[in-house]
Amino acid sequence: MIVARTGASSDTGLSTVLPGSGRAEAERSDHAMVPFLLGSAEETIAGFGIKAALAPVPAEDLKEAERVFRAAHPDVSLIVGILPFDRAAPAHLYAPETVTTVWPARVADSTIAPTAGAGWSSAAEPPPAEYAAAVEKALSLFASEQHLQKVVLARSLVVTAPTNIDIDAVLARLARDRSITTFAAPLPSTSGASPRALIGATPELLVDKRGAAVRSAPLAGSARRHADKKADELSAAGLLASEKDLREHAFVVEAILDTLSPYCRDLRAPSSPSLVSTDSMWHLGTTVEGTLKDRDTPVIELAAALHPTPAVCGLPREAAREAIAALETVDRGYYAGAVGWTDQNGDGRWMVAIRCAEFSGRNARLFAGAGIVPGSDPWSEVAETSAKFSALLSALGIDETGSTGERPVNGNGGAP
Ligand SMILES: C=C(O[C@@H]1C=C(C(=O)O)C=C[C@H]1O)C(=O)O
Repeated sequence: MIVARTGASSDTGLSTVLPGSGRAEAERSDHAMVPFLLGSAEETIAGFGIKAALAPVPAEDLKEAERVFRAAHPDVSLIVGILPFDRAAPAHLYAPETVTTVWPARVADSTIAPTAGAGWSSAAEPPPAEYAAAVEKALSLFASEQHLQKVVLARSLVVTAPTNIDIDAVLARLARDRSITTFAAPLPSTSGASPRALIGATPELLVDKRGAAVRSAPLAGSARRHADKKADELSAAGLLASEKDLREHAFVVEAILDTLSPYCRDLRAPSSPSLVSTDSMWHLGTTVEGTLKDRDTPVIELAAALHPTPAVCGLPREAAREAIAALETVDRGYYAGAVGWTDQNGDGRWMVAIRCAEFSGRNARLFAGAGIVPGSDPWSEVAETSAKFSALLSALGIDETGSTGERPVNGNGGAP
């Protein structure tokens, strides 16, 4: 049986949102616990403290865990948190003590300086050549395991700063890109260790549900942006015409339609993807929209059903998950998970937790992945993952080698 864990008992939730009241909270210099944040040009939710946490259950039990929690906490409106990549691992969801719908003051300060200075170091884990070798192995799996169609392989970059990294400064710099959703999710702490948080700038909507309206906006298929306008346009045009990227993209849209259709009385998606851009990347994107048969379907049920999509895992899901477990050397943890919120009506928004890093004290582990399908080129995937690191790296004020100088990010990765 699922049992809700309880904490302090002050009132909380969207019903008690006090616009502007986040400022005093945010201006505390105490970062012992990073606030929850999910903020975009469209909507911001920031939560401070933990009033009470849901039972730490895997994705398939989240609907029931939310029901049990709400029965024990009828005063709670807003629940926030993060699901790890692994569906079988426990999610970290909780009701914050206070919630606001404004950017915390320091995060809203776009003039905030980068944290960089001398004395940073970086290490690619695995090194780029090992990642390329893992992509080769994935390509050979397509030949031997006929049913495997796509697998998303990730790599990581561990950066170490001379002093504790200023999380608010990183968030403020990430938020300068108005096309993405800036997020921060405190992670469960291990005793004695520094508090951990997943911080990032995701462009990808897993699911948004308001009343009976449901929407998902998967991305798959990527190309680096360029400062030079002509080169940037060529990069975008190449992506739109790439047979490999269109194939990679179609798997994701199909899986999302398949997952959502039992819940919907109508569901629609354009027949071909559009270009979606962030400051650093071009993507192929498709917006899937539908009307739920039952408007009371909780968004957490939809997020748990969709997660992880073939955009971050592969197809079929279980075979891709096994390939990831065999080929990746670093545990994804909450990277490629789902970060979001839900209210007492079951409405809410969940984003795919990508373009992010796990922060703890002086360290950050950045993650980036790329979809591999038959026809993928291993070193192009190394370059694509390098490009995907760049949003976080520029927010930190460093390049892939850990340098704070003007050196451009090396397309072949940053082994020190
Ligand atoms: C896995 C990541 O990104 C995902 C993979 C993409 C791709 O393979 O083209 C594109 C967008 C995301 O769905 C990542 O950024 O780490």
